[in-house]
Amino acid sequence: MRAPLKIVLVGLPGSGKSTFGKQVASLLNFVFIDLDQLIEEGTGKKISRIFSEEGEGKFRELESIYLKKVLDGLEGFVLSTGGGTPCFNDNMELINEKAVSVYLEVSLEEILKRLSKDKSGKRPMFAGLGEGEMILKLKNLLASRESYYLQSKIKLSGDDISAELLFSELMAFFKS
Ligand SMILES: Nc1ncnc2c1ncn2[C@@H]1O[C@H](COP(=O)(O)OP(=O)(O)OP(=O)(O)O)[C@@H](O)[C@H]1O
Ligand SMILES: O=C(O)C1=C[C@@H](O)[C@@H](O)[C@H](O)C1
Ligand SMILES: [Mg+2]
Repeated sequence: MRAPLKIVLVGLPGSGKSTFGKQVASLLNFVFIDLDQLIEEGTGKKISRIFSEEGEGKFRELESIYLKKVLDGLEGFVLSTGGGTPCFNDNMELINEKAVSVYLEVSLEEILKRLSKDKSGKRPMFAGLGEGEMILKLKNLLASRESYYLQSKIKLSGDDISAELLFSELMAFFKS
């Protein structure tokens, strides 16, 4: 049996949800789930294709359906959400009802550095943008999304967030 814990990571694209999520899941011997990947596997379509062929509304519908499936599933997982997940439908309320939400608050300068280096091409939202446009896009995203991210039960801040920091915050959270 896995530990009775469901951990959900939220934050801006590039804040490190997937990288950090994999590390934490491996240390806790939890299952790691990436919501974007789950949607792609479940629908057989790339997210960029869902956006271009069916629109963002359809993607947000699918995102909520897959999120509910994960949250209602077995405990003992770390879920990395999409950057927009907490901000649509009642997703953030649902996450907080069923799991321990963790916001990765990383500076925009650090995110910019990471995204500029990341050549995976998996972020159509930033494709083709120069540095100035990218920082503006990140600022706008933060302005519209931060109020959702801040509803998280735990906030981890910094440009080098460690699993140890999460463990100590989890202990404090469960003691309180
Ligand atoms: N602590 C870190 N220090 C330096 N680079 C990092 C760190 N964490 C992640 N990265 C790098 O930053 C990039 C973005 O990380 P990652 O894909 O984990 O972010 P994400 O929040 O899952 O993004 P998305 O929301 O777009 O899926 C990757 O290239 C990753 O290798
Ligand atoms: O920030 C966003 O709105 C998105 C982030 C990605 O993870 C995907 O979920 C999708 O491309 C939308
Ligand atoms: Mg990711």
